[in-house]
Amino acid sequence: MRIALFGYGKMGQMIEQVAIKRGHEIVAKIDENSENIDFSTMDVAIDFSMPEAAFGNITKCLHNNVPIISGTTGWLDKYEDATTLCQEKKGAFIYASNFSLGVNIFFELNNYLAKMMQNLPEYNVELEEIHHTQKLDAPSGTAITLAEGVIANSNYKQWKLDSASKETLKITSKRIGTVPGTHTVAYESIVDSIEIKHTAHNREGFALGAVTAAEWIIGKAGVFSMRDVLNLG
Ligand SMILES: NC(=O)C1=CN([C@@H]2O[C@H](COP(=O)(O)OP(=O)(O)OC[C@H]3O[C@@H](n4cnc5c(N)ncnc54)[C@H](O)[C@@H]3O)[C@@H](O)[C@H]2O)C=CC1
Ligand SMILES: O=C(O)C1=N[C@H](C(=O)O)C[C@H](O)C1
Repeated sequence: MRIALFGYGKMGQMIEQVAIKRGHEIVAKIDENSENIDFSTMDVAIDFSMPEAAFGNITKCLHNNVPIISGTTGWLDKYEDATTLCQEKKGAFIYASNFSLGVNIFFELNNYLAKMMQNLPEYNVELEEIHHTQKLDAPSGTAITLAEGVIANSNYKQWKLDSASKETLKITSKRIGTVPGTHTVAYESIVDSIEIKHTAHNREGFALGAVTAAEWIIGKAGVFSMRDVLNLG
C-alpha cells in the first residue's frame, strides 16, 4: 500500500516504522511547508498533524479521492463538515481520538461501567488524563471520547475542564515529562472507589491502529470509526 503521511512529527515517524514493517511504502511526508502535493501517488493518507491543520488536510484528500485516516485531535468543531464532504464526494474517512486497540476496548468498558453506575447517585465520576508537555490540546481527544461515553449513559449533561457540578463531568488534564498517554475514569463514594485506567507505554499502539485502519479502509466508501475497523459491534 502506498501511504502518504500528513504530519511527520512523533506520530508520523512511528507510523512510518510500523507501516514499513508491515510491507507498505511511504510515498509522501507532508508538513506545513509542502506545496504541489501529488495525490496520484497515494492509496491512502494518514494525518497526525496539528489541530489547525487537520481539517484542511482531510478536505484536500477527499477532494482528490484519497481515503483519509485522521488521528489529529483538537479540531472536532469541524467534524460534521468533514463527514458531509466525505458523503458528497463518496470518499472514505475515519477519525479516531485514539487508534490503539487497548483504548478502544477501554472505551467499551467505560460505556458499560457508566451504564451500571447510572442509577447509583452515591458515586461521583471524574476523568483524568496525563500527557507529555508538548501536547497542544487539552483535554485530550481520548478524554473527550470517554466523557461523551459517560454522558451518553448517565445524568451528566456536559463535561468541563477543572470544574464539576451535578450536571457537569469534570476532566482534569496534567502535562508531565514525556508521558505518552494515561487516562483514568474514577467513581468515588464515601465508602469506596472504582477506577478504570489505561496507560500507554509508548506510541506504537496508536501507530499500529492507524496503519490497521488504513489497510481496512481501502476499497470502502463512507465515514467509519475504529469500532468498524475492530469489529466491536
Ligand atoms: N488518535 C490517536 O491515536 C493519537 C492522536 N495523536 C494526535 O496526533 C497529533 C500529532 O501528534 P504528534 O505526532 O505527537 O505531534 P508532533 O508535534 O510531534 O507532530 C505534528 C507534526 O505536524 C506537522 N504539521 C504542522 N502543520 C501541518 C500541516 N499543515 N500539514 C501537515 N503537517 C503539519 C508539524 O510539522 C509536526 O511535525 C496531535 O493532535 C495528537 O493529539 C497523537 C497520538 C495518538
Ligand atoms: O497528543 C498525544 O500524544 C496523544 N493524543 C491523543 C489524544 O489527544 O487523546 C491520543 C493519545 O492519548 C496521545
